[in-house]
Amino acid sequence: MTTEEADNGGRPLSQVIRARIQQAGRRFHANDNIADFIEPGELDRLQIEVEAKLQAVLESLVIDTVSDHNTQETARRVAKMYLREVFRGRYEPAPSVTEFPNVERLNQLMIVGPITVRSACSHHFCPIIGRVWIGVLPKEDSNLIGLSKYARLCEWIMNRPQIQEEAVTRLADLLQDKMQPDGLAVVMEAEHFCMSWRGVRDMESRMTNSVMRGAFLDDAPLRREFLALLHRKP
Ligand SMILES: Nc1nc2c(ncn2[C@@H]2O[C@H](COP(=O)(O)OP(=O)(O)OP(=O)(O)O)[C@@H](O)[C@H]2O)c(=O)[nH]1
Repeated sequence: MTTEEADNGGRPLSQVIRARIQQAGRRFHANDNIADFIEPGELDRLQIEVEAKLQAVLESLVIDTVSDHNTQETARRVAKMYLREVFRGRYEPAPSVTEFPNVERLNQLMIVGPITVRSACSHHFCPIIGRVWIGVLPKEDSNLIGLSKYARLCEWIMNRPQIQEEAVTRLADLLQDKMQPDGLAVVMEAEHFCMSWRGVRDMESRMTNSVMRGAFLDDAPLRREFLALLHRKP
């Protein structure tokens, strides 16, 4: 038993966190954020647990991590990459976003993008690299958010294992909640490494999907204007 397990009554820390989530009746799918259930300092300790399990995977892959100087630190690096980098949108709380009142009562189409996004598919943990465009039709009493915050919120949502269809829906839900606009459109176009690096090994295909809410659903000219501006070449 590790010291960590001894401190947790014989259970690994991941099980302690899992029990807290289950007790609260919440989900912990790959694309769910679980930051509310991780106490200060626990992420460092969880990283040590993940490192030990990745070391076991390397051993089962029959990689000599003792003599091979390139893989001696791989378990540590990969654990850090998952928890602190590519999947950190699961473990870190949402970025703080200042909301401003719409004092000028703006109610015209606004588009932000392309925002470069990086995610991973939940099936193979292969990278998904792409671009996102966001269209907002504010209400006169909507909140406005700073421009950089669109990219920060995107990053928080994308840094999780998921499928693209759910990623855009999550992003739309978050923006809807923050801004309460009259209309919201999110379009994502991405390359899936599970299709190019492995599997079918198709190099060219991209997936494009969109979520249209409110005025973007009801108002065809507004939707056309958004899509036309989005496809304009720089
Ligand atoms: N709809 C959707 N599918 C995705 C996404 N990312 C990966 N996939 C696909 O999800 C499937 C993964 O499940 P399986 O079909 O069981 O995987 P597999 O047997 O390894 O399939 P191949 O990739 O065809 O070798 C693959 O077809 C992937 O291309 C995504 O964002 N959205």
